[in-house]
Amino acid sequence: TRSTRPQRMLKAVQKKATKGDPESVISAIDYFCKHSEWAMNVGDEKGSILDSVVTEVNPSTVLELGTYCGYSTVRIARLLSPGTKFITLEFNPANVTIARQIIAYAGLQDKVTVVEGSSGDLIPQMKERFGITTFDFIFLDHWKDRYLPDIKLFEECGLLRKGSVLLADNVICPGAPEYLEYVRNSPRYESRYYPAHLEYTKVEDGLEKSVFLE
Ligand SMILES: O=C(c1ccccc1)c1ccc(O)c(O)c1[N+](=O)[O-]
Ligand SMILES: [Mg+2]
Repeated sequence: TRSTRPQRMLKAVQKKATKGDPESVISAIDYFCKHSEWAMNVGDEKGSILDSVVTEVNPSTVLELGTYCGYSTVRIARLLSPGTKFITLEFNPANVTIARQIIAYAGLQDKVTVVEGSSGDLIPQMKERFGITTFDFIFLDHWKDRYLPDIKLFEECGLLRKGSVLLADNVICPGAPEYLEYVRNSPRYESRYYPAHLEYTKVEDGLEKSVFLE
């Protein structure tokens, strides 16, 4: 039967990238998406903004919502200090299988834990299952209608501390209007928009960075 796009992306990584070299894995995926098949990775333009925010925050605890094939997981993991606790959540089991192989190909399997399940179910389990008190950095890149309920869940579960940074992908395209309205109008967050484009296209998109104030 026909292969899936994530399977073809993994093949492209295994063919083009160097085992243990995260930069070559990132480049191989970007090449595949620019020249073969578009895929919903954060991409190189928004990925560079992600890199700069991760570097600035230098987090000790990281959560990613929406692993997909592991592209942003590799981007983040390659920048983290030793001993950082990094968890990424993915709903689709087929994506989990591909992501774990791409992350391992980059040599970053010891830096991150890929957990299968829905964010709504798993966020309340972070403390008990993974020994997390609060997250220093959260990257939101899963279903766009989950951004708002999940940020409220972070607050309810006491997973944010003064200075926690949330970075949300796709706030323009496909868009997360309710989330934007919330973080931009809530007195509990300081929000800033980073304009860019939908990965591998000229369509307007961007990242919203929100700092939790208390
Ligand atoms: O929702 C889509 C989508 C919708 C329709 C068709 C393809 C993708 C999407 C598009 C770009 C993204 O960066 C992204 O993270 C997503 N996503 O699914 O989380
Ligand atoms: Mg995205």
